[in-house]
Amino acid sequence: MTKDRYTEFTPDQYPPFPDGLATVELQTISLDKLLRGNAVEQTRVFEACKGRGFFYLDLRGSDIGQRILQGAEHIARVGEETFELPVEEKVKYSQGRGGKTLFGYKSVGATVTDKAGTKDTAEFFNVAKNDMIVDDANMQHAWPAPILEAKPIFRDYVQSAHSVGMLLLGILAERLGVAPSAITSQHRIEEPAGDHVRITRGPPRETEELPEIQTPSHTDFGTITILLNWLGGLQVWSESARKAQLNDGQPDTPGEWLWVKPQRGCAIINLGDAAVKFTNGVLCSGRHRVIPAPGAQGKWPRYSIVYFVRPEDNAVLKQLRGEGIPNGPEEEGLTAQEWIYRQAQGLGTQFGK
Ligand SMILES: O=C(O)CCC(=O)C(=O)O
Ligand SMILES: [Fe+2]
Repeated sequence: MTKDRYTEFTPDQYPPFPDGLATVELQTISLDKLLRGNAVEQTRVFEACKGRGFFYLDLRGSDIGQRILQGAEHIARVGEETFELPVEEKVKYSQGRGGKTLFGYKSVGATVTDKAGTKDTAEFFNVAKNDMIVDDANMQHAWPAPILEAKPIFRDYVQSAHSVGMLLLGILAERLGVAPSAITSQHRIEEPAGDHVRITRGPPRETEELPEIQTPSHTDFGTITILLNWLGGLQVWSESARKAQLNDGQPDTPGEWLWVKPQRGCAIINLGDAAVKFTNGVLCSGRHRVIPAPGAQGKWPRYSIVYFVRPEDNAVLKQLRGEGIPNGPEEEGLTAQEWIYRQAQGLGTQFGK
């Protein structure tokens, strides 16, 4: 059931990102060079991850990069079909079915964005990695028809995005004096984990001045995130997330929100809190949020496709030991499943909505 005409996800029609806005300068790193083992490019990954924890990954020039670029557009079109379903149908797949998971549908307003209780304006479909890579009979959750029909596309996307995640984590591990297997053995693709493909849809901008919050200020919970977006709207906090804790839904250090300009052909990579935990704070998870796209871009609904690489559910979250990681005290550690659930609750996710 693919549509003849897509009216929401139409990247060929989007106007350019406007000039004159305060944008963040991020490094652009070539996936192709990383795949060829280029040491200069590897160093740039390490530096970007110790700094802001965000960089552009140029996907052009490699087969796997091409699969991600095309796959993300395909999945965004699947998203358009899925979000068009009546809300009564969508809520059948709400987050929180089957216990402490974030998989499924998040309706508009299910998250509060500040202490006053202002609700978010974005819808998500969080499509579980594990369900997309097993036979239908072994899936743990039900999925709406457009997603089920596109399962081979999701499977390919999950495999490609996960392998890019492993490539990047392997590079970081080596630079930290840790065996890459110490990280990859906690992110095996076939093991149950919170990994998912998130399809997001934010409504067009309502007013020029006060931005509605599509996704409130947060750091990602997992290890590494591979994000594809086509319209502006993503913003990062100008000051390092190391200091900026949340206070009434806003970072507590002085600074400003800087726009992240989407770059065609590139993914945006950012680290999550599990990467900070594994490295006892050497790597940084950058604080970010999403508001409607600026200027004329704001007339379009905003789609993004996010792949979250997360530790396996049963992995115990503790710092890794290696030359480049300061030794903290021995810790008991929570399982990744419990840890992610607590982080999500702390951010105002109301399960079952
Ligand atoms: O939509 C985007 O550009 C970013 C989304 C995001 O930060 C998230 O879903 O965690
Ligand atoms: Fe995020």
